[in-house]
Amino acid sequence: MFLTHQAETLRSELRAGLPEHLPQRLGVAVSGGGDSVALMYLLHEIAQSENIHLFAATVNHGLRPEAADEAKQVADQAARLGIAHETLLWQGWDGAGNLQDQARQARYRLLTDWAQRNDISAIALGHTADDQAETVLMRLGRAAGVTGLSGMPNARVHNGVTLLRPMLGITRQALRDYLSELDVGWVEDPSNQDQRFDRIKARKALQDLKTLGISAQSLARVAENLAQAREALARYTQESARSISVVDGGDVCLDRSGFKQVPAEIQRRLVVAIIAWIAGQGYAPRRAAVDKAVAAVADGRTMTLSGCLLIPHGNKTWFCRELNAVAGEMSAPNEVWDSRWILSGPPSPGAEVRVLGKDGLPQVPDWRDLGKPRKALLSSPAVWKGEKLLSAPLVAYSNGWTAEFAPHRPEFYSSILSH
Ligand SMILES: Nc1ncnc2c1ncn2[C@@H]1O[C@H](COP(=O)(O)OP(=O)(O)OP(=O)(O)O)[C@@H](O)[C@H]1O
Repeated sequence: MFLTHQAETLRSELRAGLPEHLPQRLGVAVSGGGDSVALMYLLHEIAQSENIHLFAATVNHGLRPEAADEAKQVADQAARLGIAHETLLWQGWDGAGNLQDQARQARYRLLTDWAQRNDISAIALGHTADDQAETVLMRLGRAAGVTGLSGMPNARVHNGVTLLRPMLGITRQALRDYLSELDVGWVEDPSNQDQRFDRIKARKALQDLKTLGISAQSLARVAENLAQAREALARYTQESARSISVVDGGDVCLDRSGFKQVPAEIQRRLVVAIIAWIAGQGYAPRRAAVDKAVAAVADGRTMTLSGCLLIPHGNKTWFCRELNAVAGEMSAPNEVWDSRWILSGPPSPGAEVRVLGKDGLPQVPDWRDLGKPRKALLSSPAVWKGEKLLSAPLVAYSNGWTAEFAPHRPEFYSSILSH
C-alpha cells in the first residue's frame, strides 16, 4: 500500500507505542469506530513489514440492532487486508448492575478468551490521545494523585493477556484523516452523542480548554510525564519496602520508626502495595482509608482494611489477612486457597483446606513460641479432616504438608513495581 508522508509518521508513532519485540501472533480489537479501524490498517502495515500474524476481533454486545452490520463491516475490511477476523457475541446481560460497566467487563473477557483460544499473547486497543486526555480530565475532578493522573497505562495484563494501547499519543483527528485518505469507512458510535456519560462531557470540555492552550495532546503528554514519575515512585517504594519491611509467610511486617521517616507519598504507596499483595488487586482501598491506615501504623494502632488486619507488634506493624475475610474459604489440597496458597501433603482422603481459626490454633502445640501475633496466625491456611486439624504449615505444624504461593502470585517486593 502506498503511504503518504502523514501516514508514515502515524505508522512510526504507532510503532513507538508498541513493545520493541512484537509477539508472533498479535491481536487487534476493532469496534468499527474510526480509532480501531485505523489501528487495524496501520498494524497491518507493521505486521507485513515485521513478518508477524495479525488477528482481529469485534465484540457485538447485542445492544443495538445495527451492531451486527457494523461487525460485518469490520469483517469485510479485515478480509480485504487478509486478516483473520472473528465476531464475539455477548449474551450475558441479566439486567443487573450498570450496563456500560457490565458491557465493558464482558468485552475484555470475550477478547482475552478469544486471544487465549488463538494463542495470541497481546491485543492492541485503539485508545487515542483524546481518550487519554478525557481520562485525565475526569480524574482531575476526583482529586487524583500521580497514579490517577498518569491515565491509562500503555500496557497491562488482563486475564493472562497483555492489552496494549499503542495510540495514546495519536489524536482521533489524525486517524480519521488517515482513513479518509485511504477512503476507508468507519461507524460513529451513537453513544458518543449521549450527554449522560462523563467521558462525553469531558470531550466537550476539551474543546473549550483549547483557548487556554490545553489540548488532547498536551494532556496526554502530562499523563505520560506522570507515568514516568509513577514509575520512579514505585521504585522508591520498593527500595523503602526492602529496607523497612520483612515478609513472614504471607504476612508483611513493617518497621514503625523506619516507616515514620519515609515521605507521606511513599507511606501511602507502601500501605497500598502491602494490602494489594496480601488481599489481592481487587481490594484497592480508597484514599481516605489509606490515610487512616498510615496514621494507624505510625501511631501503633490496630485497624482492618480491605480484608487485611494491621496489628502493632513490638516495634513493628504486622499486616496479615483478616480472619473474617477468609472464614468461608475452602479448597481441596493442591488447589489454590484464598487466591494465594497451595497446600500439599501426603494422600489424605477427606482432607480440605480451611482457615486455621479459633478452633484450630489451640490444637497447635507450640504456637506461642513463634513470637507472632495470635491474630496473624488465626487467618493462616490449615488442613482439616472434619474437625481434626491435620496441618498448619505456616504455624510450624506441618506434619508432612507444605504451603506454597500460588503460581501466578508475584513475590512481594517485585509486586510493588506493578502498581
Ligand atoms: N465492540 C468492540 N469490539 C472490539 N473492540 C472494541 C469494542 N469496543 C471497544 N473496543 C476496543 O477498545 C478500544 C477503546 O474503545 P472505547 O473507548 O469505546 O472503550 P472504553 O470502554 O472507553 O475502554 P476503556 O473503558 O478501557 O477505557 C477501541 O478502540 C477498541 O480497540
